[in-house]
Amino acid sequence: MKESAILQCDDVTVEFDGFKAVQGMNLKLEKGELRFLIGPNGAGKTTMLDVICGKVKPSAGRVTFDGKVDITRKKEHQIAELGIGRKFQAPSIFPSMTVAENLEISMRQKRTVFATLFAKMAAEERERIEHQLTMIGLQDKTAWRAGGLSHGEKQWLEIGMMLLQEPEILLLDEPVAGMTDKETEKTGELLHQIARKRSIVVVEHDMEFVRNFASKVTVMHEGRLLKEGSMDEVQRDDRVAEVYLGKRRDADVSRSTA
Ligand SMILES: Nc1ncnc2c1ncn2[C@@H]1O[C@H](COP(=O)(O)OP(=O)(O)OP(=O)(O)O)[C@@H](O)[C@H]1O
Repeated sequence: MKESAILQCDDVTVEFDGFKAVQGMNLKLEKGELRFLIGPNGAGKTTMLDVICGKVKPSAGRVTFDGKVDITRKKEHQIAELGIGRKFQAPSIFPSMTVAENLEISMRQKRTVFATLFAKMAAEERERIEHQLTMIGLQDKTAWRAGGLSHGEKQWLEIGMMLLQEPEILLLDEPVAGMTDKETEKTGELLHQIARKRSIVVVEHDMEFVRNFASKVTVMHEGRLLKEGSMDEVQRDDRVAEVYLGKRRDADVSRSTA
């Protein structure tokens, strides 16, 4: 039997002072899926992430989490508690604290009981942090001040912090922007590893990254769904090539359709 979608957006419309940034958008995400959301500037990608995490409320449509919970009108913190984590472009780590301390704080934030803040960490919690450190490749930098990490490492630390909150869905906005090629590659591998257990939506402009790591891609244009499918299918689509022509060089998927 097919499991129900972890996230379903039906006919979502978002208006800003009468301007429709998103118009009747549909998006269905299966459990354990790594989905890339692409499209030219202003297509409505970030607004869709804002809708899913509750930062922006749609004027029409519905967002359903895990097949049963209507999160369309829920508050941001309620949506976060249900298990939808959002990572913004700018890292929100504590730069003067160590890598390990950042992870500890994040794990404790999951708990609502403030009293546990100074409680001794149980062995199981230490294990989880160790596991997370290895997964994000920072096991040799636990005592480093987070502010001293490279740009890529900061992003991984933040992803690790999110994972300790055990989200069902991670929403990432251009995670590889500003990363070196090597860091980008490692991030792609990390996302695949995460998607074994969780679902991820990535808004991305780096088409080489998308080509290398995406299985299913959703293309938005002018607030609407333009095309959905494998990167090959998307690249072969004339309408997709058309909307990208003459837009951003790095996002020019039409290059490989020639
Ligand atoms: N708070 C807002 N108020 C008014 N207009 C907005 C607001 N947020 C976004 N928009 C507009 O909505 C449209 C979609 O924006 P959005 O940021 O979702 O696009 P995007 O696909 O993420 O673009 P980019 O790739 O450039 O980040 C744009 O025309 C943008 O100017």
